[in-house]
Amino acid sequence: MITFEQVTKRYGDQTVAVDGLDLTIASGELTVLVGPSGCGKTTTLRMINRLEPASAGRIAIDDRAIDSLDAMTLRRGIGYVMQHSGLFPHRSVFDNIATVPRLLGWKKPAVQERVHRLIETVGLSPSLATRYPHQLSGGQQQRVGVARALAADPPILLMDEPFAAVDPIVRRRLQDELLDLQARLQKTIVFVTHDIDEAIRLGDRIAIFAVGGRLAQFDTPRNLLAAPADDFVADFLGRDRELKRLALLDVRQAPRMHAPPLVDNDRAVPEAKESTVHDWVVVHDNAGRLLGWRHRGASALQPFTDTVSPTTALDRVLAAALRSPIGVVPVVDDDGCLDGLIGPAELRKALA
Ligand SMILES: Nc1ncnc2c1ncn2[C@@H]1O[C@H](COP(=O)(O)OP(=O)(O)OP(=O)(O)O)[C@@H](O)[C@H]1O
Repeated sequence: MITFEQVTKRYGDQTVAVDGLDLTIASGELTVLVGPSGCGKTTTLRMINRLEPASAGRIAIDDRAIDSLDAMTLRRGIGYVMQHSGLFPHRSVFDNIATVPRLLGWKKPAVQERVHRLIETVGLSPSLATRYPHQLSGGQQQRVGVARALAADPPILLMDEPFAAVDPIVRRRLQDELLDLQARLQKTIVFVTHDIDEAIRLGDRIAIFAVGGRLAQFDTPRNLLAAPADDFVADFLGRDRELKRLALLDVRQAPRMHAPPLVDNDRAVPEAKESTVHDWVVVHDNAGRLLGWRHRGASALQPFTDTVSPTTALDRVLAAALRSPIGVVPVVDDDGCLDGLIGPAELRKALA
């Protein structure tokens, strides 16, 4: 656990980069620091490994003040990944990753084994080990940067805009890989970005900073999106805040349409018994399996182009509802049975 208590950072020219910060970063979680340019994210990160000394307040790791440790001991337990990978240009990929284990005096076979395992862990091809940084793509360089930071298996990983310099597709892949890695390694990760979408995708918790180094809100992505503390946070989360919230929820968290017009295809239903509220009915067989839909009173059955499952994210359900000719989407469970209908009204209730 990393704790900040009333931490302030004033640079020499009296710029207040961080202002009275109280923050507790839980172990094993991925905490994202996000906010507009110049709001003190990088400074906050660099105070953790004492690359920047705090001007006032206390920073502790597992309740030990970081000032009480010598800088080398402190940094040994903290991996650091920077925006432009920060690789040593004249060292091979292998030697870059081996830097810290060698500093720690590991034996040659142990270093070899560790480096090869890390190359695999971060999804690089073993054949890249002998290349130099300038012979790698931006995404590959970032992977080497992550491998190097993980080399001595530190419990804490600091990442400063690590994916900012790569294109959106590579960025998305690196984000997925980081989530995958984190699920396996359970490090305490502090991740700086100015991209709110990246923060929402990656963060167990997100700290939103405002200009002047003030912490505006600290919470889980879901809670932030559901209840932004003020206009600044709401603005920063974006005008499509509801869509972002839908993306974090799935079909299990939405109600089903009340009294849907369903018809069992195997039982003759008199026209009058069919719904009069809707001009369509959804048809299933007597085992509850979805067959399609038809206009009320008509006989021609139409297939649904989209169905969703209990684990489909609600933003995808909204897209499917917008595409559906009847404005609602059938939920089909793992056994292929119809489990109700969802439309915009149900999505609104899921957000309420
Ligand atoms: N070495 C320094 N000397 C003086 N002022 C600095 C120094 N480093 C940063 N600052 C100032 O401190 C404030 C916070 O900077 P910091 O880099 O922490 O912000 P940031 O949120 O990480 O910004 P960005 O997203 O643009 O990287 C800014 O006003 C910046 O100009």
